[in-house]
Amino acid sequence: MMSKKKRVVIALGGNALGNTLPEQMAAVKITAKAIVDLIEDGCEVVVSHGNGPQVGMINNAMIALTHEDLEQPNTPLSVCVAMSQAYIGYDLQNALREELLNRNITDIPVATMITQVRVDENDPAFQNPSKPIGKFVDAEQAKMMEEKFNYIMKEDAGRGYRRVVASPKPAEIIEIGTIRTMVEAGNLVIAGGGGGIPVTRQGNHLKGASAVIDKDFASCLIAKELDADYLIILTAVEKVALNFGKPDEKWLSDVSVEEAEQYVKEGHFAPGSMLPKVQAAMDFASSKPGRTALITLLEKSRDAVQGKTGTMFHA
Ligand SMILES: Nc1ncnc2c1ncn2[C@@H]1O[C@H](COP(=O)(O)OP(=O)(O)O)[C@@H](O)[C@H]1O
Ligand SMILES: NC(=O)OP(=O)(O)O
Repeated sequence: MMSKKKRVVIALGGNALGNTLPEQMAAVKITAKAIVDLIEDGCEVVVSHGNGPQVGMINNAMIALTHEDLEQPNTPLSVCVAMSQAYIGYDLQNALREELLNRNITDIPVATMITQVRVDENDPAFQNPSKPIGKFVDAEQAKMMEEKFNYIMKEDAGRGYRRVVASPKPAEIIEIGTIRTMVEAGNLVIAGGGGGIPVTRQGNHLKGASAVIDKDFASCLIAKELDADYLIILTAVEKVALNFGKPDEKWLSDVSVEEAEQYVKEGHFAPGSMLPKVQAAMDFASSKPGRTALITLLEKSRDAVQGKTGTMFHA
């Protein structure tokens, strides 16, 4: 008898996509191989991804356009997120399709779902921009961007300065019913890109919000709504560490939600980078018995599902 397929939601981090158009084109080919490895191992995969560098790039381009052509009104951040979903989805969709065909898998269509995510208009995050987007710049460039564009710039974990925007928590995946139907029909679905297009509900109307939702939180909500077995958050480290980057650094293989809570309190995970991943992993692992969250490197996702590496979070 065939065993039931494991349903896996993968959240792709920045290194799975690169920072520029050529980088992304090259990166998605490697990303597609890792995803199709999981499909070959019998997993049913749903892909979500970040958009920090891309939405920053798109937003800058749209601002430049407005400066050049005064009849072109400013492009809301929500529309920039929608553009990033389409641009990233296009590259990912093509790379996945090609990789499936290269392995003679012809019965899994790939589709990108433009996904809106409802946020609460009173979310305090609107008053406290915290989500880094766009490129890293030095202190001098950061000052210039604050003055010229009114951006809020923040130092990001020793890696330079980045613009920060509001990042409210995802409350509802608007297109979840369609995503579920597509997944259950056997499609490989890319959904919730860039954390989803942030919207608030005004009666029947969904109004775009000026924000970028954290893709780890949005992926967690998608994984819960789809009753996934695994949430796999792929990033630039093989495991999560205690005392990260310090002489007494300790890599974690297996943590309970209770232990992770303690480590969060002790401040082991950087806000804006590892903290949301750990919080999303804890949320998913504690949401229902049997759910497992993993944080690892893209290239290690197959090994991580087999329990050989990564940091595993369990109830
Ligand atoms: N405790 C920690 N353990 C491991 N990595 C950490 C930790 N704290 C911060 N980091 C950093 O967080 C990074 C992942 O965050 P980020 O680059 O923002 O993610 P994304 O892959 O989603 O773009 C890691 O590559 C690492 O440099
Ligand atoms: N939207 C989002 O979380 O993007 P990053 O993962 O690139 O930060």
